[in-house]
Amino acid sequence: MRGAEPLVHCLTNSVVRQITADVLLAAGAAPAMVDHPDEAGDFAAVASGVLINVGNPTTEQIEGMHAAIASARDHGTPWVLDPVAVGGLALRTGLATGWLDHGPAAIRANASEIVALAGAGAGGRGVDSTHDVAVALAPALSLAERTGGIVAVTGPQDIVVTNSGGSTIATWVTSGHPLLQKVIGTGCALGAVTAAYLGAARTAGLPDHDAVVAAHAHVGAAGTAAGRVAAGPGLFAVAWLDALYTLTPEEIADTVTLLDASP
Ligand SMILES: Nc1ncnc2c1ncn2[C@@H]1O[C@H](COP(=O)(O)OP(=O)(O)O)[C@@H](O)[C@H]1O
Ligand SMILES: Cc1ncsc1CCOP(=O)(O)O
Ligand SMILES: [Mg+2]
Repeated sequence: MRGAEPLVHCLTNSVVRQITADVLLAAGAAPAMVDHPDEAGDFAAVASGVLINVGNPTTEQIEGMHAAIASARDHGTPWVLDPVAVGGLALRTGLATGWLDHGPAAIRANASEIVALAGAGAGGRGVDSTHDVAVALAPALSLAERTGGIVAVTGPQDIVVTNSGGSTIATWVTSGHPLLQKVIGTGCALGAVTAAYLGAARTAGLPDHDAVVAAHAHVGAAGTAAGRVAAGPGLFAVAWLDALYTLTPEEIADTVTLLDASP
């Protein structure tokens, strides 16, 4: 990923733009926020990956999202859906549900968002999950089957699933630190890192599933490393960024536990 330095087009919420750009840079990617409807399609055509995050949408940004998704499909750019707080709010729930038929390469969300997006229950509490990750496994498999893309559910442990073309893969990723929940935008930034890894993997001819696992491992391992040196959210955020930048692939592999739970 660092070698490819993928260009990541982010249409994301107003709360997390700064941390998303910082995280992409630290992880080895190049961020660009391009929301305007008259520009978003052109940019998605040349980007390595696109992030669509519905965390705080404006009317104009939604038009940009439609344009970016259409262009990403036309140009084969992998795009990632982050259905922030879907379930509790009708506008974003309708948007995200409609986009399931537009070929997201990956969906990245917490357990409550996956449950709600799959129509298997209500959402969480605001932007936070109130469901266990394991509860979201069946909804994630159903979303993966419907979209043909990868679905990743985050929490104390993450699960990444593929369920298309007769192939079902489920990978548990154990890493991270509870302080990741005390810094805003860690999940949103992970969605952008997922788009970055997908872009890099497509260039290298590597599987999308492995790209999504690698994104979660990189972000999670950096969280584990930051938790070793930080007592609270402020220093943790800084240490997490530094670890995203400094961790080697070997250190990430040594920090993260992967478990193949494919049926
Ligand atoms: N209790 C926890 N322990 C360790 N890592 C966690 C914990 N909760 C969340 N994470 C990690 O924090 C990151 C953001 O996930 P999450 O908080 O579930 O997303 P969101 O912000 O979208 O709700 C992920 O890398 C996830 O693995
Ligand atoms: C607080 C908040 N409100 C709308 S979007 C957002 C950020 C959510 O960030 P994350 O899902 O990464 O915790
Ligand atoms: Mg969060």
